[in-house]
Amino acid sequence: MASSDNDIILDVSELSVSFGALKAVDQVSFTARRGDIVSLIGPNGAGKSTLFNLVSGAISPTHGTVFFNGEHVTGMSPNQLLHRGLSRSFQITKLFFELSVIENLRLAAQALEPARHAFLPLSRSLKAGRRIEELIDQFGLEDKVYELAGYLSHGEQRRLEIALAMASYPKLLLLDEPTQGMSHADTEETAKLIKSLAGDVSVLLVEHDVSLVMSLSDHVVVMAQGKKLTEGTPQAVRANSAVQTAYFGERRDA
Ligand SMILES: Nc1ncnc2c1ncn2[C@@H]1O[C@H](COP(=O)(O)OP(=O)(O)OP(=O)(O)O)[C@@H](O)[C@H]1O
Repeated sequence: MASSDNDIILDVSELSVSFGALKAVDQVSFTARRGDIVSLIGPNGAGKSTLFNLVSGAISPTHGTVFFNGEHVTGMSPNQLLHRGLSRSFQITKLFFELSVIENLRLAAQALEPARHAFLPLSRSLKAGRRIEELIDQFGLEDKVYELAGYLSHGEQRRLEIALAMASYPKLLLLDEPTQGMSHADTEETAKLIKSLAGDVSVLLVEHDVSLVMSLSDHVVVMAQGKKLTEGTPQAVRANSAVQTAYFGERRDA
């Protein structure tokens, strides 16, 4: 069984949920390998965000299973999943605009420590302090440490959100449209950053920017009308005529 395979970090099987009569996610199955970047794409209303919410524990499925890191986690809360190593951007700490970058990082890094540690000076919360230093270095935030999050550019704020999601040393990072609203340059920088994170962490990405998905992903899952249309490498998905018809609205032979 795939979920016992040590190479697989996430195993989603026949996952379904309905809103009234609408089958928003209908019998969708896919797996994500450790260290890979897996992307969910599809036209508007295809069910990507709903599937993402099912995996992150924000909503519960009516049918199907989710195995994470070999453990049956279907129906677990986002907090239970976070403690097992599945982290979603914005899950624990949204950005506090009136706090500095380092204070935002501190809140995220201390989320997994006992609640009483939240009031300790950082110098006495060694694990969190170490993690913050690593994140400042990894995300190139050295010059921004004491800047208020509200004064960062949009791109810097979105990357800080990813840093917060990384604070708990996740095994799987869920990112919902991480480059939404970004300039071309910021999108490229964020793509590089996500690529640099993969390997240590697996990434599940919902993203509308198809060229970004194609350049970034190891594996792409295509959804349409709640169902999985197909999955495969970016090259295979790009060449699939059903994808071109459903996703791009027309056949592209180029
Ligand atoms: N809470 C809800 N209640 C009722 N219907 C919902 C709810 N959430 C999503 N839907 C419906 O489920 C379908 C799938 O929505 P979903 O947001 O998952 O699609 P999506 O692929 O993420 O779309 P988009 O690319 O536009 O964000 C849509 O028809 C949507 O209107």
